[in-house]
Amino acid sequence: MEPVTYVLFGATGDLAKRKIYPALYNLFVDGKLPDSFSLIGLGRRDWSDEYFQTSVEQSLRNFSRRELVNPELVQSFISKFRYSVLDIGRTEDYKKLLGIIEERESTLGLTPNRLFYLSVGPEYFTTIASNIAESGLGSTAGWKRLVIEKPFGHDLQSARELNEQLSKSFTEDEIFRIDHYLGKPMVQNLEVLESANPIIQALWSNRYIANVQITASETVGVEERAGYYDHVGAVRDMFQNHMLQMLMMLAIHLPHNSNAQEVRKHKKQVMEALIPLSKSDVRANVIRAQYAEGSLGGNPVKGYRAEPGIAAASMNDTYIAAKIQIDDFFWRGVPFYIRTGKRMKEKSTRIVVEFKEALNQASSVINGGAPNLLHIEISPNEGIMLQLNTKENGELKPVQIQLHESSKEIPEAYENLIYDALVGNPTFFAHWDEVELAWAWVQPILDAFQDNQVPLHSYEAGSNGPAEADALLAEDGFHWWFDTKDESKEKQQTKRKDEEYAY
Ligand SMILES: NC(=O)C1=CN([C@@H]2O[C@H](COP(=O)(O)OP(=O)(O)OC[C@H]3O[C@@H](n4cnc5c(N)ncnc54)[C@H](OP(=O)(O)O)[C@@H]3O)[C@@H](O)[C@H]2O)C=CC1
Ligand SMILES: O=C1O[C@H](COP(=O)(O)O)[C@@H](O)[C@H](O)[C@H]1O
Repeated sequence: MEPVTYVLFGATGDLAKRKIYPALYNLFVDGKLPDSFSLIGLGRRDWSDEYFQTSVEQSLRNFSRRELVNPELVQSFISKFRYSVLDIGRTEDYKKLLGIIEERESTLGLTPNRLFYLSVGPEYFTTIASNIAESGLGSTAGWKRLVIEKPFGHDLQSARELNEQLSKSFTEDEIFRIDHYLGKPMVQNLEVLESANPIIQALWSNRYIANVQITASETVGVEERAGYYDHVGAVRDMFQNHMLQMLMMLAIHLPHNSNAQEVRKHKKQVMEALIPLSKSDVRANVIRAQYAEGSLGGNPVKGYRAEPGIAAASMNDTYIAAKIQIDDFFWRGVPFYIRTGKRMKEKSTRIVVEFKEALNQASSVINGGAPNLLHIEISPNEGIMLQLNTKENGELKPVQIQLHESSKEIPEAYENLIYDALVGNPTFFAHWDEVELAWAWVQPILDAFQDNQVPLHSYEAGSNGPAEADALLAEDGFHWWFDTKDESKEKQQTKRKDEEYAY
């Protein structure tokens, strides 16, 4: 692996502590960091190298998935870390930084490859990028890369402006936009699930698939992020990025052993084939909602508007469900139902592919059969299950066959992504084309929400979301699969669906 200097803006912040240092440590232990590796942490706080190293060690103790059993290993890891005070708006700090980096590169004999990782608020991205260019930090004889965190813009126009500004200092090939869902091992698996499995490939189209459901439900509420979240809502926080990325990853049809360019090309084609919603279509295809008070795990939970820092009359969405159609050869006529929400009954990110009924569907349903399902559990648990029908005591009975279970040692999304950024593999980073197309598709939804053209429904904290999201599927004769519900309701749902299939 090529030598690299990892220049970390926001080294004193929360993301660095909780995700970046533990991910780097795990890569180090797994032998996946270059032998010649140096990290320079940056922030306004007046920290020494020693204090910084101690704080990194502490973050490993608090957040690493590995126990720190070998003090020499930890020491060897943190010895690669240095700290420098830098105020993002002060140009002289970048000159000083250039001196420090050049000195480290020369002392360690490093090829001057520089990875600039912006773990800071998005309002700083353009200032940092232009200061990197102007100070000479970006004029290196080695390669340079810019890694940025979401959010990438607030709407289509601001995203375009941000991209235009960044592209004055970095080329598209040098920009690595993190969407941490793309780092989840199961999301990365979606790419090969279809292309490397002829059985699935044969079934992967509108001929056999009735609908696809993508869910990311969270039990957490707004937490301490009121200032951010009350301005973005579920539509910008999760839907525009993570949810649409999962849709792309599921819907692409790739040649076997595709490279990064092909993956990105096919993802873009999926986005181009999404049937656009006009502002007036939004009401019929999108459900927005906000959590009201309720209970989770037996404990009472506040409603969204009673959370600290949230406006008492906030119209912000904490839940969104949408019906999306892809107008291409493979998916024409297959509805994709996508939903995400906070303060739901359980933490689960999953995809369920529901297959069409067999030709003799009436008899299979009357005898107790159920649709075949491919259930991909993405996180926090991992698994792939296939639901088939078997016969028991003369009656059909759905059984779930476990095809893949989580291994204990799953690398964190950030480990996968940081490693890919270090080796320059862009496959699982969001290309600008995808980001722009995603904003363009979402923009009418933002406009309709803004103008209150879509009702803001309510759902009880600790529930599976608003009844209107169930109705969105029921209109097409479907229901959400694998929601944890009380049994009587689950039975009713199965009955209703069976009746529909039996005509
Ligand atoms: N935390 C998380 O789990 C996630 C965060 N993100 C994104 O990552 C980014 C960072 O988030 P997070 O770590 O939580 O934020 P924090 O507020 O915890 O940290 C912000 C960092 O930015 C630095 N900073 C702020 N202003 C300046 C300045 N003027 N000059 C130099 N440094 C500055 C701070 O350093 P100092 O105070 O020392 O100046 C600090 O290190 C954001 O874009 C966020 O949206 C994305 C996904 C998850
Ligand atoms: O990006 C974000 O993701 C988290 C959910 O991530 P997960 O890996 O735990 O599923 C979400 O809580 C947060 O609001 C959002 O900004």
